[in-house]
Amino acid sequence: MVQPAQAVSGSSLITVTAPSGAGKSSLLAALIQADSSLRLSVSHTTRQPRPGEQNGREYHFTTVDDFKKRLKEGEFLEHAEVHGNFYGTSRVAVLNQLNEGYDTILEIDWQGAHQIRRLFPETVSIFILPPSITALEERLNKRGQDSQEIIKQRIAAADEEIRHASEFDYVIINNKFDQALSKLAAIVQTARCRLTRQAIKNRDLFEQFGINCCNNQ
Ligand SMILES: Nc1ncnc2c1ncn2[C@@H]1O[C@H](COP(=O)(O)OP(=O)(O)OP(=O)(O)O)[C@@H](O)[C@H]1O
Ligand SMILES: Nc1nc2c(ncn2[C@@H]2O[C@H](COP(=O)(O)O)[C@@H](O)[C@H]2O)c(=O)[nH]1
Repeated sequence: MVQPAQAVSGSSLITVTAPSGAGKSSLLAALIQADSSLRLSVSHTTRQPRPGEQNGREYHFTTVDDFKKRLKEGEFLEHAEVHGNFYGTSRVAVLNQLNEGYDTILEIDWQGAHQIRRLFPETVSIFILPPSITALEERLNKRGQDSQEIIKQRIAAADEEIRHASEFDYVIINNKFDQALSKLAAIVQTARCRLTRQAIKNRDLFEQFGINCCNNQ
């Protein structure tokens, strides 16, 4: 069986999933600010940028045609249609980050997390739950970056998304932000230790992804 991406470099691959508004971006921003060896992967999306979002920072914003072209060319490690938009993770960008020694977090939906788990079975997966659907709606309204129509669509999808929580390695309830952040940090730390122990050299994977760097783990 092909070993996980961390087998390439000794770096860990971690997925974080949550319904829209549960607070995953806020938690991950705080986590990454405190830890310079952690990196987030910047996905491609066909969604319109929200106020304040910058191309290349939150996402690589693109068109449906361009996304489909990239998909056809095999550019994505995983991809999914979520809330009527396409999202995908760049294979090269993630493998480069891992190869450079950064533990890498993919902030992706449950469908993408399934695909990553199939590709790299040792990936650690985390699901963030809101304390309630009411809290989710309040957070999306308070964030004030989406139309009422989009907020309704995302709340309607949350129920189905949450049904997948039990498929993940860890579930965190983001009620009190600081407590959720501490739990997330502890899980990420545990995941790194576990994955580092499991790290192996896998020359097939090196060849498959054209990676020419090799470390001594
Ligand atoms: N524990 C918390 N308590 C109260 N508000 C929170 C908490 N965590 C995050 N928030 C707020 O909830 C809103 C949604 O958070 P965030 O944007 O991080 O969610 P998200 O899961 O990344 O959503 P999306 O998938 O739509 O981008 C933000 O305004 C954020 O400040
Ligand atoms: N499968 C993937 N899902 C992704 C990716 N990037 C983001 N997402 C998920 O989409 C929804 C909506 O995100 P938003 O920024 O529009 O609120 C959310 O669940 C994200 O986690 C990706 O590359 N692949």
